[in-house]
Amino acid sequence: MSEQPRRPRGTGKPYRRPQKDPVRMLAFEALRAVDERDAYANLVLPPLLRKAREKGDFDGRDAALATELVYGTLRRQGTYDAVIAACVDRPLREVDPPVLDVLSLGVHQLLGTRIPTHAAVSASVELARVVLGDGRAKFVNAVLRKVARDDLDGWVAKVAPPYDDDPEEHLAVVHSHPRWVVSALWDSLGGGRAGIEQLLEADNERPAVTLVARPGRSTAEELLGEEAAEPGRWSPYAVRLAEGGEPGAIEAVRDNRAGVQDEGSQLVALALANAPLEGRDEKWLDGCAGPGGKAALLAALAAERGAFLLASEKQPHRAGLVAKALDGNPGPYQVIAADGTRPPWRPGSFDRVLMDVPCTGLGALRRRPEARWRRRPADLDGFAPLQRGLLHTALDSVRVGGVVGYATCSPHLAETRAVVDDVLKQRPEAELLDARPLLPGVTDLGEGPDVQLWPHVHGTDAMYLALLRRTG
Ligand SMILES: C[S@@+](CC[C@H](N)C(=O)[O-])C[C@H]1O[C@@H](n2cnc3c(N)ncnc32)[C@H](O)[C@@H]1O
Repeated sequence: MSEQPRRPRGTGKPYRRPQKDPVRMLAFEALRAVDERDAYANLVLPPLLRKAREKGDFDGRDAALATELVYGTLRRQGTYDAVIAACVDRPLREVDPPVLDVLSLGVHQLLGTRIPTHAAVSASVELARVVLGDGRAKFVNAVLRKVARDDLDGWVAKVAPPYDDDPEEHLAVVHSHPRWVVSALWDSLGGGRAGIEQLLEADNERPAVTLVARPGRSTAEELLGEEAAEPGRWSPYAVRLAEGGEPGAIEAVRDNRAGVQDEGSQLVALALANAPLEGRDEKWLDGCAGPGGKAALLAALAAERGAFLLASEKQPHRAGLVAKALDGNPGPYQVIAADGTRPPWRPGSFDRVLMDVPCTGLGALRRRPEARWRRRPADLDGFAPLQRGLLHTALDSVRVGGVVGYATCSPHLAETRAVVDDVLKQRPEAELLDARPLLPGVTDLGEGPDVQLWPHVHGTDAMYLALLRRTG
């Protein structure tokens, strides 16, 4: 006798158990965690993938597909929501979030991957049967069949307003960014349509993993000996891994002699370290050091000159990460947990100070697929006083003649120039330095004196750096 339960009389086909597809199940689980618990995809995914591998459910290709499904679905959520909204007969907020997650995953497979249409629909319906039940699976089936009638370009032409009618809304839907983010990025970037489109597209690409060879501890040549690595574009310490490259498999990374670090972050630390200085160059401060990427590079550079680095971070657990990142540094350093707006050190005690302040992170959207949907314009108001306070501390902490680097991983003008301008108005004893010559070889740095890097121009995160000298 068949073990399958019979379908109620008169409903046609016999009942078939839904097929559990481990890749889609895992992708759905990750999306639910991001949605329900405000989890970060890049933190949720690795342990899920590890568990699936240990259970024997997954090979490398499954892991790559699950990762692509989660990241792609989250990144393109704005476009996909507009498509789904055109295919359901009620407002999206009235669709249950788990149903919406299954639909988005399905739309991504249909419009954003090369998975054949029938496979994308049937895999999504099977997933829906497992995680939502047969009734809602029918709804998923009906919606995805409508979506499958056109490709991405066709849908975008239908659901986005024409560029000439509303450029920002058009770009928001086409490139899947919240409208206010499009607007803010465009304000900072300037220029016409081509540049902002390239930037928004770059935010939707997965960046290569970049390593830093910490000077004095490792070299780019050593890292280039690793399979499928190529030199970075700007930093002499940078090496890019090819797609699928595993930093954890590299001995120098395991030994802390090298680390994972975007080239933009490397350039910020290098520019501060290279700024000309008269007189003493012995004490450096990183006032917002967690999790420690720039501090580790600064500490290695300081060690080469016999200088000391104090790495300070407000959150004790993040100070712990800084200590790990600096472990084994050949020169003198100290890690402390301290609030940079109430510093425990004496004013004027440092020769170089980095303040890489907390910010919206709008410059690193390509790394955090869900971040653009979480941020709100009001977040800027929360950061504004802290960013100004921390820059004041930096200027208080540096000696006369010393240099301060004010950095953000956001290009939002409210977090970059506005902060520097406001603080400079109150601090006549400080002046802006031209940061551009301190990033040797880097092209397209604009009019200065501050520097804004861009993913689509420089291949880095959109890091901002202003260098200030204390003159009195
Ligand atoms: C943008 S992150 C710094 C990234 C770091 N420089 C790196 O390269 O790894 C900003 C850091 O500032 C810390 N922070 C926030 N408020 C602070 C405060 N009042 N004083 C010191 N650090 C603070 C945050 O916890 C966060 O770790």
